[in-house]
Amino acid sequence: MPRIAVIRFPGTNGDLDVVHVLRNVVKVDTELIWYDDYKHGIYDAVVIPGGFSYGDWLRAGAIAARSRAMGEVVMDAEDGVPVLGICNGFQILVETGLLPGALLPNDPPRFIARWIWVRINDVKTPFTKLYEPGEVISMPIAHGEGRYFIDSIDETRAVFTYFGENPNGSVASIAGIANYDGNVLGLMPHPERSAESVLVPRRFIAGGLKLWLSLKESLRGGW
Ligand SMILES: NC(=O)CC[C@H](N)C(=O)O
Repeated sequence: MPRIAVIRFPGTNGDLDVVHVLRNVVKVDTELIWYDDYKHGIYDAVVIPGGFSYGDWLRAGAIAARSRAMGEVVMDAEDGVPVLGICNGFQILVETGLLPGALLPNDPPRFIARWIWVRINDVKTPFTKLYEPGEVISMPIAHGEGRYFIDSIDETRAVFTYFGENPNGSVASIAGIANYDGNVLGLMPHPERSAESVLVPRRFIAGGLKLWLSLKESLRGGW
């Protein structure tokens, strides 16, 4: 039976939402793990949820990225294990160097919390295989440091781009990226808060559900 690890750092706040979706919505065996207990080589996928690890001191994700736990996650990633970072988890993956670029304070410089639309540009990842190429979905965002920056967009796989408006000034409207192999993915929007229609405001759709279903299916084979 495949098992997914959800890692909790001091200040993580999206962990229980992710655990709920994995256990109760898509029904995968899921373990919530305190960061200092995390070991590589055990799990079939790893999720680093959103929040404010270490209070976003220095830069969001900078301190968590230097933990022993992230060294373990790097080893999993190098072994091809799917690794997903959501919001603060994306910031941690970028600070760790598993994903290229940087996440800067939003432009305009405010915390934004609302529903937005994103386009799926790349369905060759374990997290997007069930979407149609070019599909446009909605998810909520809630961040202060979500402006994706990279010198050249040729260096990145822009799996998700904001559609219709670019809420935080990201380069090329990038909302989420994958590594070259596709097994490491980070995104600013929250797929765990858009996986059940009961949580979705009128005019929007539960766009995150297929991400979790894709991940579940990828645990049993390729993508
Ligand atoms: N929801 C979150 O994960 C918040 C992300 C991050 N700490 C920020 O404000 O940018």
